Amino acid sequence: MAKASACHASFTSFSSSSSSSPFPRNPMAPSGLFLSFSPRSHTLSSAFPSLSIKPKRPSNSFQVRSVAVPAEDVAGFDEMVSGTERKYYMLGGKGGVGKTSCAASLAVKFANNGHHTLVVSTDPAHSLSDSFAQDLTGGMLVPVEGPDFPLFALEINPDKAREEFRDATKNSGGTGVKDFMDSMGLGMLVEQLGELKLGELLDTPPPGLDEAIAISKVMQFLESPQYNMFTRIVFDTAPTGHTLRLLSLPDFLDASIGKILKLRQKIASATSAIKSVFGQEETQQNAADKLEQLRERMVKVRDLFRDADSTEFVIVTIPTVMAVSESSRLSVSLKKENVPVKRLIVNQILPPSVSDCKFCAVKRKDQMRALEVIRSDPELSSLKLIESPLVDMEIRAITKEFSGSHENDSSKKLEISDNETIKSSKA
Ligand SMILES: Nc1ncnc2c1ncn2[C@@H]1O[C@H](COP(=O)(O)OP(=O)(O)OP(=O)(O)O)[C@@H](O)[C@H]1O
Repeated sequence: MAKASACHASFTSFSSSSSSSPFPRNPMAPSGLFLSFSPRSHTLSSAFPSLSIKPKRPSNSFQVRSVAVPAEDVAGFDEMVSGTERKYYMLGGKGGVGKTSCAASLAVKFANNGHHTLVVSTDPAHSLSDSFAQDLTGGMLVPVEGPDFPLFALEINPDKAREEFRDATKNSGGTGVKDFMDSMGLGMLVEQLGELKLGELLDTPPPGLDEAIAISKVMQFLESPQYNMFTRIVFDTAPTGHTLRLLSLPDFLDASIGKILKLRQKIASATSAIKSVFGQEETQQNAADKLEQLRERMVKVRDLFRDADSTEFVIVTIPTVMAVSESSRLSVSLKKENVPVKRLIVNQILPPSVSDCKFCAVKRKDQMRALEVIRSDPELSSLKLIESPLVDMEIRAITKEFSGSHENDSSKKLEISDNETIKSSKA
């Protein structure tokens, strides 16, 4: 039986430099490592008051290394970094394929190629914090140390975003939906309205709503001139199903709001006695406005996903036939929704090896077959492939490097396929 050591892989190394970068590389930057930048201590605009930039913590001995790095030469990374106008990259795909790891890695690439970059995750599991080994929770922009140009990370808890919306629909002392319905003059109809799913919408929102609210919050604060400097925004989106539902939310809300307003009108015109249950006109209007505002925000998010000039949805997958089939279906659905897709990241590809153990040989064959399926898939074959290698340990740990002396803890080490290193600001 072949020994495990025979599987030792020589990981492909990808260069992070790009000739077409729109910005001059900082001449002081020691080949992509440890360039610090001046911390800013702004407070955010009133458009997004709940966000603020966390001041940079003093640097310390931790380094976090960037993860599964795309083969940009294969995938036209030059094209992704070129231009100084703002671009959004939405990374999405099946659960667990490496969306967060790839989003973190892509963000580092952008920052190292001259872009002020923001990477956003709406994953309540806080995988982005794990990827950067840095506490990014708290809804604040956190500077990530290391790249040549400023890179900020933001983790928004979608539950919190949804809570904020629910709070907005509450009157003081009220209880969520019931109160909201009261303010619409429909308190007595809460039960009947069950079929309209408004209660569900607010209390247990459909998958996608919480994420869409979080994305719309990010859009709101990025509209502020204070944040004009961000030219690359990378979103680590929720697994496939949620993304697709997110795109259909405006229609869903249209239907719900339409039905509610129609019902209200019908009752209002029925009798003046019933009319009196509507309460203050102003309150009604407020509640209706809030719902309408929500719909408008969802439309904006959907429009962002569809804007081919500024946005690209990058599908992340792994080389298994099952994952590839799901990616193909995702591609079809995105196309139907007019979401631009040009690239496919195939993550966790076994790196080249001179000799494989039996397990690796079988696995490699399997992966080859999946790659073949991609190449012959009518949907996926037209996309540019970004192949990202499987690394041999969990991508979350830390290489400790003390100035002057290096101490490696292999149980914590983050393996990489590139020289880029992010210095954590973790105390
Ligand atoms: N190229 C790779 N080599 C080895 N491990 C990887 C690679 N890419 C991702 N992983 C590991 O796979 C796991 C899942 O990765 P990640 O959290 O990035 O996936 P995800 O698609 O964002 O997951 P979720 O759908 O749950 O948000 C993590 O433990 C990560 O370290």
